Amino acid sequence: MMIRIALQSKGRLNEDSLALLAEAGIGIEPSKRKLLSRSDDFPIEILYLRDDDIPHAVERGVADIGIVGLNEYEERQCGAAIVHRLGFGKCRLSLAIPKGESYAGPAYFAGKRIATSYPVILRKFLTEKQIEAEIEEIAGSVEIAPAVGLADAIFDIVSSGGTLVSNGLKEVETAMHSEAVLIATPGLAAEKQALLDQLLFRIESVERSRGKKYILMNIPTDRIPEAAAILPGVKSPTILPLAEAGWSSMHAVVDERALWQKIERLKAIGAEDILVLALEKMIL
Ligand SMILES: Nc1ncnc2c1ncn2[C@@H]1O[C@H](COP(=O)(O)OP(=O)(O)OP(=O)(O)O)[C@@H](O)[C@H]1O
Ligand SMILES: O=P(O)(O)OC[C@H]1O[C@H](OP(=O)(O)OP(=O)(O)O)[C@H](O)[C@@H]1O
Ligand SMILES: [Mg+2]
Repeated sequence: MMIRIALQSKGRLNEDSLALLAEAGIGIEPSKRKLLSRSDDFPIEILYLRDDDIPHAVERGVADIGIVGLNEYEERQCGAAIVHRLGFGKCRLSLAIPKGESYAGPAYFAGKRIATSYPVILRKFLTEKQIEAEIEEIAGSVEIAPAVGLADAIFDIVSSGGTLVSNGLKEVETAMHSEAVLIATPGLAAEKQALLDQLLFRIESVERSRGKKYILMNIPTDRIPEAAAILPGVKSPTILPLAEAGWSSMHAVVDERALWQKIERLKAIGAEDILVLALEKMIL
């Protein structure tokens, strides 16, 4: 039994999708890469597709699971189920107009022509705002449409906003926020569902360790209660006796954002020889 995952073959999501699988212990040798590749580490096959084709492939069970942008998933209105948000490929779908135009609200778009590769999501947004506009569907280079007279405005992916600025446009409305999502064929067979659950368990262990560090230090044994209050750990901190009487070694997992502030408090109560290590996975 094997599970098949559809990934974007090239483009924005390809690298991060492969990196996530690698962190979950699923390696694909680049030299052995074909449009359908097997992993040696896990019963999984990788099917490389254009991102546009992934929602439908997963809906029909051509692939059991897939990684795709939420924007693409929504646009295809597909019946695959979202099983996990992955936190990369973050962007938004926005309306933008030439920067010299004055803008007072969505009524601006009434009777205008809007170029986009996302007609379904745009139509839904316009209907909600009760605006009638003309949608000009184009496959790419959307941001150039106003300058060449193809449209009055655009609706497209924005991340840093750099593409809009370099095309003389300004963002005026955001219709949705997107990120990569893991999707699955509804009603997977039990053995495939079990493999998906194993994969999700691994992904969650990787995610849990993000932004966390492993800290160890030597501390006078009589200061352990104070140190434990600073470093509560996952269950509680690990304490080991040192060969030198009156001293202990204390280990704990700490949130990176609080790291320096905690180190200062620990030093103040006598902690010495503090080591901070990277944390790869947290399996609870
Ligand atoms: N600038 C960006 N920043 C972050 N995420 C982005 C950005 N642009 C696109 N994305 C996300 O990555 C997905 C894939 O984008 P990409 O530009 O690679 O698509 P594409 O050109 O349609 O690729 P394909 O050749 O597979 O059809 C988008 O659907 C979106 O979810
Ligand atoms: O706000 P920004 O950070 O400038 O990003 C937005 C741009 O990124 C994407 O295109 P991409 O660069 O992936 O090229 P593509 O049009 O070939 O997909 C998207 O289609 C926008 O054009
Ligand atoms: Mg595409």
